[in-house]
Amino acid sequence: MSIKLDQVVKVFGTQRVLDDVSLTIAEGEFFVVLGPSGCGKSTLLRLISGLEPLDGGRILINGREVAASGLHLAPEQRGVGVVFQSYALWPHMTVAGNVAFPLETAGRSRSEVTRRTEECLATVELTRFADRKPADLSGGQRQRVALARCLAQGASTILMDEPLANLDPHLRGAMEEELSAFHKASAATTLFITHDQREAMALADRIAILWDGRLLQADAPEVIYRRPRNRHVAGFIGQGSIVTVRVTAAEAGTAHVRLGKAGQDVACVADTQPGTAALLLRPEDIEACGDEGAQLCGRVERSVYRGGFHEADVAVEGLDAPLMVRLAGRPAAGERIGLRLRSGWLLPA
Ligand SMILES: Nc1ncnc2c1ncn2[C@@H]1O[C@H](COP(=O)(O)OP(=O)(O)OP(=O)(O)O)[C@@H](O)[C@H]1O
Repeated sequence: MSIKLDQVVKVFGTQRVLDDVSLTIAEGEFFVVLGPSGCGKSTLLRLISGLEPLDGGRILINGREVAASGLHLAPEQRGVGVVFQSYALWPHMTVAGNVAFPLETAGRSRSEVTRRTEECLATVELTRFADRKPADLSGGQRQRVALARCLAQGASTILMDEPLANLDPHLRGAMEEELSAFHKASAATTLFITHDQREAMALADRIAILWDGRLLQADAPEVIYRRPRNRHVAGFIGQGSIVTVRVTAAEAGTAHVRLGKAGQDVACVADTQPGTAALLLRPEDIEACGDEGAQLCGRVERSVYRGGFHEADVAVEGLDAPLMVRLAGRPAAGERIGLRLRSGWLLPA
């Protein structure tokens, strides 16, 4: 089922927690909403699921209005499954009972309920906890029960609020793969909320960046990373440096810029004009080299070992911010380094 938000507004007290949010999630899409703590992610999910009324705009699920001025369909009338950060398990039921519950209420045969419950528990590696109560599980295990219940439900639209937040890293990776596989197999429209960009990149067909109640950009992960729409998105996703440059010419998505002593062609939006602009350089846009062939030279201000490479901030004369550069060997503090640029992205004005 598709989900459409049309100029959605949510107000708590005097705070506009969601401010004019419009987006469309296509049927079968894995759509991730990413943003810092408090930006409104959970509220967005609660509005879609029907747990919270909206204050403006409208929400459509599969073309049917489920929330609008004077209209608020109850959660059970919206046909969406929800996996919460807080699990929402039945405390009096066993793990297996929780997973079986949606199947039983859907009137499945006993043998099918048993089979499907076992499959879903195996998927989340909880088979041996089937007879425990939720209270006797760790937070991460409870989360996996909630996921298994959602898998069992077979909902065609699933909303997930940080479902992997409390898991160990190794289980997290495994659950990401499970989720991807489940998504491919079920083709369920999935709205997934997280503040973890690595997780968003790994799972999403498209990522929406929510910032202070506003939707800044919704695009494929590669586009969000390579062509962020503004500084907030550029700084929130991935790593890199933003420096002020002078655009001397621009045509058909390529701009020639001057930064310090260097000239470089970089990618830009079509209507870029000559003048001052902000250039995003990801670490892979910059190569360290000897003095010969260097476009820029700088001195290492700071470096950190990141496993496999050293990440250095290199101060370059004429630039208003240091460049983040990845180096194979550990640089000495103050070491002089030559740099070559490969490309960059001019942030839209
Ligand atoms: N019931 C409520 N009453 C008043 N304010 C609320 C309520 N629920 C949320 N808020 C406020 O709305 C803002 C957005 O909250 P929300 O839970 O949607 O953020 P979030 O992006 O999911 O954050 P986190 O990643 O920390 O879970 C926050 O400032 C929060 O304090």
